[in-house]
This record gives sequence, C-alpha cells and structure tokens, in this order.
Amino acid sequence: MTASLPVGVGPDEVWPAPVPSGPLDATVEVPGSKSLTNRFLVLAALSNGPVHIRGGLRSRDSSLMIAALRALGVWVDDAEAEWVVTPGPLAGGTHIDCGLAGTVMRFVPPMVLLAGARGDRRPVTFDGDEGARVRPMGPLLEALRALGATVDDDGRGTLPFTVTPPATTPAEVEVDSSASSQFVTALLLVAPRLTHGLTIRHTGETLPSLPHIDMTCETLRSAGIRVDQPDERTWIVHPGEIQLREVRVEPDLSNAGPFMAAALVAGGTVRIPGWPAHTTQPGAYYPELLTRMGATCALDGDVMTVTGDGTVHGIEADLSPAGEITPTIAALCALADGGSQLTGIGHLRGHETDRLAAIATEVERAGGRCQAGDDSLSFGGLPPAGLTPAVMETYHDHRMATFAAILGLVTPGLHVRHVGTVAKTMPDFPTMWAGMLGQEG
Ligand SMILES: O=C(O)C1=C[C@@H](OP(=O)(O)O)[C@@H](O)[C@H](O)C1
Ligand SMILES: C=C(OP(=O)(O)O)C(=O)O
Repeated sequence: MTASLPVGVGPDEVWPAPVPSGPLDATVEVPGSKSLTNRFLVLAALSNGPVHIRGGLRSRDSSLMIAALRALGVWVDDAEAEWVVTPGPLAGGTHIDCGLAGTVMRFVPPMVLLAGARGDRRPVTFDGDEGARVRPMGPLLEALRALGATVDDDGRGTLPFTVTPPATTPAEVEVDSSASSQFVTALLLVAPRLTHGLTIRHTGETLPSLPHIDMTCETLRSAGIRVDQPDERTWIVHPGEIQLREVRVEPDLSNAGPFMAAALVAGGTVRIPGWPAHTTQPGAYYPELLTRMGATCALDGDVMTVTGDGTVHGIEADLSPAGEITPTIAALCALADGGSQLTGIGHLRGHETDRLAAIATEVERAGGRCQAGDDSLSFGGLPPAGLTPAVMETYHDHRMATFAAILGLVTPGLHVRHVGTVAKTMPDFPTMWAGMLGQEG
C-alpha cells in the first residue's frame, strides 16, 4: 500500500520534516485504532452473525487482516465507510501474508484451530516481510502445538510456518507471553469458540502491554463472553457465541501521540477530538506523561487539548504497560532540558525493528544523547547547541518515522528516509503533520 504523501514525495524518498513557523493552533482528527480494528475484525469473523464496523482504520495492518480473513473464508465488505463482516465456516488450504503486522502474525494462527471443525484438515501457511521473520512467535507456536495443532516452523520459532488444524483441543494451555502480550490476546480471541472454552496461564517472569490484554477481555465481554481472571497470570474464557452486531472503533490514541507531543516541542495548542471517556488503549497514558514533561492537558467533552510552550522536561517512566508509545516519549526525551530514563521496554527489541537500538542510533545520528540498555533507554537531554540536521533512518518502522518528525520540528534540515512506512497504521501522516503546522501537505 502507498502512503498518502505530499505531491512529489515517493514513499522511498527522503522527506524534509517540516518546521513550524510559530506556535501551533491545530485540531487533528486521528484515524481508528489499529488494535481495536484488528480485534473487531477477528471477533466479527468468529461471531454468530454479520457485524457492522464503523471508524475502522484503513492502513496496511488492517488491509492485511482483512485479506487474511477473506483467505480463511470470511466475507468482508469494506467498500463503504461502514464495513460489514459476515462470518462463515473457516477453511484451511490457504496462505496468509502477515506483512510486518504483529496483530496478523499472532491473532490469525490460532484461528486455524477452528478451521478443522468440519473434518477439513488442510494446512495454512504464514509468512511476512523480511523484518517479520525475526519477530518472536515461538511461545505462541508452542501453545498451538499443545492445543493439538501441527505446526511446522523448521524449529525457528518465527515466520514462515505452517499450521494444520487439530481434530479436538484441550481446555487449558500455558504460554510464556513475556516477549509479547499478543500471544495471550491471540489465544483469548479464539477461546470462546473452542469446545470447552480455554484457560490460559502465562508462565513468564514479566508481562508487557497489560492494557492490550485488558482491551481483548473487554472486547470479548462486550460480545457477551464470560472471561474470569482469578489471578494476574490466568484467564478463564467460557465457551459461548460471540455477539457483536455493531461496533465503533475509537481513534488511535498511540497515533495521536506525535501530534500531542508537537504541542510541547513547538509550543501552542493541539486538540484531538473523539478522545474516549473510558479506554484500554495505552495512549491513555499520554496526558499524565506529557503533563509531567511540561504540557497542560485537558479533556473537555471528547476533545483532548494539549498546550505547551516549547519547554520539555526529562522524565523517569516505566513504560512496560505502554511500550507502543515509547518512540514518541523517546523523541521528547531527546529534546528535554534534562536527562530521562525509560524502563520496562526490553521487549521492544522484538517490535517492527529493535526499537531500543534504533532510537539510540537515530538520536545520536542527530547529535543527541541516548544509550540503550537491556530493558531501558537513558537520555542525556538536548545538547546546548540543539540537534544537527541528518537523514534519519526508519527501519520499516512507522513509529520511527513519526519519532523523526518530532525531532524535525526544532531541527531545520532534518530529513526522514522512507516516510511511507507510516502506511502500517497512519498512511496520511505526512499530510496530517503538514496540516497541523498550517502548511501545504
Ligand atoms: O495487541 C495489540 O494490539 C498490541 C499489543 C502490543 O504488543 P506487545 O505486547 O508485543 O508490545 C503493542 O505494542 C502492539 O502495538 C499492539
Ligand atoms: C508494536 C507495534 O505493532 P505490532 O502490532 O506490529 O506489534 C506498534 O504498532 O507499535
């Protein structure tokens, strides 16, 4: 998919990050949440009747999910603004392209457990981008084996692999989800459709992105499914029919982050309409974190207003519940008036790229100060002379592109290579960013 780019800028070219001409005064409509869109698509495919999805995200990750569901036999009509998903019996004997989408490579393989229900035991093959072939999959593949599926990954624990449906599945499974919360979510999503439901036990030491697991449980409950959590590492999903009918996707609060951060860096005000009163998205952490970094954040009705004066304070924060927002907070730390320490983020080495290495390398490339630890990032704050212009690398990572754009706000001459990588979750980013600055997109 090609990102919507300013005229004359191809997705593989370097993009001159725009510099504001004065304080910001912008309202930015952020597209739908990737995490909610792809959960609703999967649950709609497993539900007991047609489901209407409003506000679904149009991006590479959601297009890949829609293509995956169609390949398994689900009818998805996304021609209009309101999508209609009509479930049918799932069938194997197909290939799934996961791209670089964690939600596709983790959420779809367990669906194959259901594809053998009518005695059709044809395998499903999975592959993705080169960068996807190093993302952690092993513990989820082990869990699928324990649930009776035949999984052939040549012992790698990564893409590519083949999953063949089992005849029956047991009622309990263990999984080490310390490398990604998406392993638990993936099992939770199919659990109500298994004959006995499923009890899932996390066996690892740590568990990142807990709000994303809460998001899954909340979505299941809203579809009439009973999910019990007797302790913090066990989920009991009772068998039942998934009833969704009509859902609306919240704006993607993680993708709102770079625009909110811009108000701090450039000074002025940025408003995000559609901010949910209650949410399980990790972007809900932004108001508190940005306030600690010097912003004023206020929710008036459903509009989140962020105001800054160009001063950014350093911060110490454990981002394990919200690893996804790390690149945006990291950009602010690189521009802060003091040091910062971000912890609980070792699993980001298995995201779209090794984000700890990428962030440290790119901050240093622009003349800033950042060091990556096993589980942390340490920042020395903005050097007295500011950052220096550079061509920033993006590593096929949408959040490294938006990270670089934030640094570019105060670094004339900074460029971003392959800005089109934002197509993963926010294809219109370059136009939206220029619009926020009152410039032509
Ligand atoms: O379930 C989800 O939708 C997600 C869970 C998180 O994954 P990790 O737990 O692997 O960080 C998050 O970072 C990712 O962007 C989306
Ligand atoms: C980690 C991310 O994505 P994915 O769903 O591919 O894991 C992300 O969007 O920051």
